[in-house]
Amino acid sequence: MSLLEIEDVIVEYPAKGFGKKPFRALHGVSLDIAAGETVGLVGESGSGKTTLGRAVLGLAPVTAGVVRFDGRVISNIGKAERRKLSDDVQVVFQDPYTSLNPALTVEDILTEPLLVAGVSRAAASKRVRDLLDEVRLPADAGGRLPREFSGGQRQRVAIARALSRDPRLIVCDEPVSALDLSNQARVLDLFIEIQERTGVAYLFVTHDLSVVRHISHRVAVMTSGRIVETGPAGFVTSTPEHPYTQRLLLAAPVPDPARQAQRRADRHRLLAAQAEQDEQGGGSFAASSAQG
Ligand SMILES: Nc1ncnc2c1ncn2[C@@H]1O[C@H](COP(=O)(O)OP(=O)(O)OP(=O)(O)O)[C@@H](O)[C@H]1O
Repeated sequence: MSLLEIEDVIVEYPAKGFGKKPFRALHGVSLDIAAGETVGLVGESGSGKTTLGRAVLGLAPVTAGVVRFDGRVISNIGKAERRKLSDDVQVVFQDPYTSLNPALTVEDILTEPLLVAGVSRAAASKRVRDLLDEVRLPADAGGRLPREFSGGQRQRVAIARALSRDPRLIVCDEPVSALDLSNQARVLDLFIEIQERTGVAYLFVTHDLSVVRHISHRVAVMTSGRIVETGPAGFVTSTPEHPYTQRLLLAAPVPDPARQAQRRADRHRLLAAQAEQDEQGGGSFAASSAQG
């Protein structure tokens, strides 16, 4: 049995304005994540990646379909059950600048969820020291405010907070997108190291294929509220089957200008070939996207 099962999930955001229809952001999405697995969720802006992560967290309205965690239905559960679930399912958001309370010290940020869970103050203080060590922050970091840290360090605080109650799944929503490249690599390595030690699973939302290649066991590709391709990370990011993934891959920048020019040319050729196919009615990109 998978740790997380997302089955035919539809998410509709309420209509904005009288007489307007609700907006359907997910059109029946299914995805499983095993214990200890990282599934990278990629797709262009607006494809529905964050919405799927929020549906798992109970932050987006699941209009139809079901989300199960460890065999239990967790979509549309009440607040008390959702609070209990937060022992097992946690989140790290993109922006470490806004996801941490600026008025609290790191010690308070990390202690709070432990005290709420009924952990004694002495045990919580010990746990905070261990957490700082786990995310490679100095022991004296506890007495400082979030603004006294760099972006990468702040994201480490957010990761420590997510880890405080030993979750089995962390929804990571673009957790390295706000960081510079060297910090991105370090924080990604930290995620991998933590997984190796704890066996936590990640639903890793990102628009960046190089990030997804680095961290994921499996990749799911989203476009227009549908998953169009899933498979082992190595396959999907090197020999994608779906035309949308092929285009996404060729659109991803590479550092070498000669290779970049080659990719641009490949992308134009691919687009022309796909447009020709569409005109002939065979293997239509639009039709294959719509099938999900
Ligand atoms: N609260 C909301 N109310 C109405 N529509 C929303 C809401 N949140 C997201 N949407 C819409 O749902 C669609 C999917 O958005 P979502 O944020 O899930 O995409 P995404 O792939 O994560 O994009 P990005 O990479 O830019 O964050 C978009 O068209 C967006 O405008």
